[in-house]
Amino acid sequence: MMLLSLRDLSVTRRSRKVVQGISLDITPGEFIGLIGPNGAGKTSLLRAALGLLAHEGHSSLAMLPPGRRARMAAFLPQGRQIAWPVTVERLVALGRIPHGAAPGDAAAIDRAITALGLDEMRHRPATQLSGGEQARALIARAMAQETPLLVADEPIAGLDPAAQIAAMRVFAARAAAGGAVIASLHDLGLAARHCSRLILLDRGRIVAEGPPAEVLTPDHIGRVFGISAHFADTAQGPVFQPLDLLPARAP
Ligand SMILES: Nc1ncnc2c1ncn2[C@@H]1O[C@H](COP(=O)(O)OP(=O)(O)OP(=O)(O)O)[C@@H](O)[C@H]1O
Repeated sequence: MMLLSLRDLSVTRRSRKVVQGISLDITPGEFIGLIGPNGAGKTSLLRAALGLLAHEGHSSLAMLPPGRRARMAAFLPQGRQIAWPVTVERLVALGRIPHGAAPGDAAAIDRAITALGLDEMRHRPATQLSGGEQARALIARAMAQETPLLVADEPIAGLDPAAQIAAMRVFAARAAAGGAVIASLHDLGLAARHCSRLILLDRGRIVAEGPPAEVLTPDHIGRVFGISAHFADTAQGPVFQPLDLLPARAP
């Protein structure tokens, strides 16, 4: 079964192709980290796949009517401002709207609130939480949708280390339970440890994809990010640490 299938997907912005002919299949059980430098096209790719951005080529999700699409995929966008002074619990419950008033609603909301460590603040206005706490509440809202696919744009930016690891574990657990997650990430260390597959994007194209150890090679990291890094498979799992800028190469 395929949860998302992209064929030759392209996005043009200001007459420049910022996503260039991407083909990609996501199957149940995968936690995919979408990595690449600023401006590589990660957000554009995710939004086009969801049908939120004009594109050429084929996306299985973008083709679905809105109701079915909402039950198939939850989206956590990059801009994470909470505008309404609703409680955390109410905010998370809003994620259940595509399901109508389904019997499992309360349980799904509780599961998401607990998974993101929000039990103690569930009755506080979401607008009065810290930035990182608000980000966690929005992850909980996306998780509460319990869709087969979760599409998340930089979901762990601004979270403290414990909350980052907890969120990555929540995503990995969703994949292990038969769902799939695709998340754009800038923390390559966490991506290396928790994702089952990495997709390295550069100037709108896939430069490498596969298990983290195959993608985070010195050659790829040097060419795409212009940095050196240390990668090791340790008894505690894979460790990736960026080290330094590479000396500027002659044009
Ligand atoms: N609203 C827009 N109008 C025109 N061009 C845009 C717009 N948004 C993004 N772009 C351009 O599209 C390219 C890809 O941007 P995109 O936001 O997809 O990159 P990204 O990989 O998500 O970057 P980041 O890591 O900084 O979030 C960039 O060159 C950017 O300048």
